Amino acid sequence: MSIHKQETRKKVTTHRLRKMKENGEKIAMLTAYDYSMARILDAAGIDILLVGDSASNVMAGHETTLPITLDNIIYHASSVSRGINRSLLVADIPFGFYQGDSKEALKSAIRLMKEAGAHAVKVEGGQEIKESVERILTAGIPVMGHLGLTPQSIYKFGTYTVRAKEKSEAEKLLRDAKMLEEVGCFGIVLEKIPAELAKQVAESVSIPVIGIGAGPDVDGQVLVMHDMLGINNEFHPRFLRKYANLHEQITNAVSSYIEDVRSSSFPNESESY
Ligand SMILES: Nc1nc(=O)c2c([nH]1)NC[C@@H]1CN(c3ccc(C(=O)N[C@@H](CCC(=O)O)C(=O)O)cc3)CN21
Ligand SMILES: CC(C)C(=O)C(=O)O
Ligand SMILES: [Mg+2]
Repeated sequence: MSIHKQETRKKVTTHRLRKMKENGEKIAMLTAYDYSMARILDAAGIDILLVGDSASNVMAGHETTLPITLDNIIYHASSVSRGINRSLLVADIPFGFYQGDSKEALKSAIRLMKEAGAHAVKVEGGQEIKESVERILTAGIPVMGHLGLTPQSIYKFGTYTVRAKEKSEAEKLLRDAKMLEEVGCFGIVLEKIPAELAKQVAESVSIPVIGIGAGPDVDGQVLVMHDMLGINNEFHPRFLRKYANLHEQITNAVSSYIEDVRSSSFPNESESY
């Protein structure tokens, strides 16, 4: 391996991410839930792999992210951790495992680090979860915030519409972002908020701000892997760009296989012993 290759394959750290922001290098983040996909995304050069609680939707078929458990996330994250060499592995702490009890929050974060091999954890919310964030940070566990559309509180809002369009909400979001930076978070995800507000947040904090539906003027982007690969063909929010149509490709491949089995053209002689 050349020296240059080694350099580009250096492990991503929270420190490196902050440098990337300083240098204006954009950060590319995707979700991953299993070993095989994690290997591909890591080798392709993804900076951050997120074991998102969106596994509740895309892996388990639930309507929301609320039902997924910490044990479920640990299963997915430990699988992902065995597939990565370079990416920073961030795991969502799921609903019910950090809110309102900072000691439980720390226990959850420690389990993700110890049992799943996570490098950092992500939690949704601002002032409401400040104590939990602070306590996790005291253990030396890097924390990423998540503001704007926070799917774990969907029943409080009722819809997945764009957040912080009102001045008072926008002001709270900006305060929360500054608070998360101040207590020591290494980054913040902003989901589905006006691009102008996201820009303002990214300019107001020195930690990386990663957007999903937050416009171009942030420090990086994140998407759910199944959405951007077009595996899921029923989800098309405006912020989603599809880079493949795997739904169609998989359907075609499987149809061909079924046809070959039914017509006895698979397996042929060279595929037999
Ligand atoms: N597959 C998947 N992708 C995601 O991005 C994702 C999940 N699941 N699960 C957890 C959360 C939920 N997220 C969501 C959910 C819905 C919209 C959304 O825009 N929905 C509608 C609009 C709803 C409205 O305006 O009332 C849409 O246009 O599809 C966005 C993000 C993001 N996360
Ligand atoms: C959409 C991203 C940011 C997320 O939290 C998830 O996939 O769970
Ligand atoms: Mg999530």
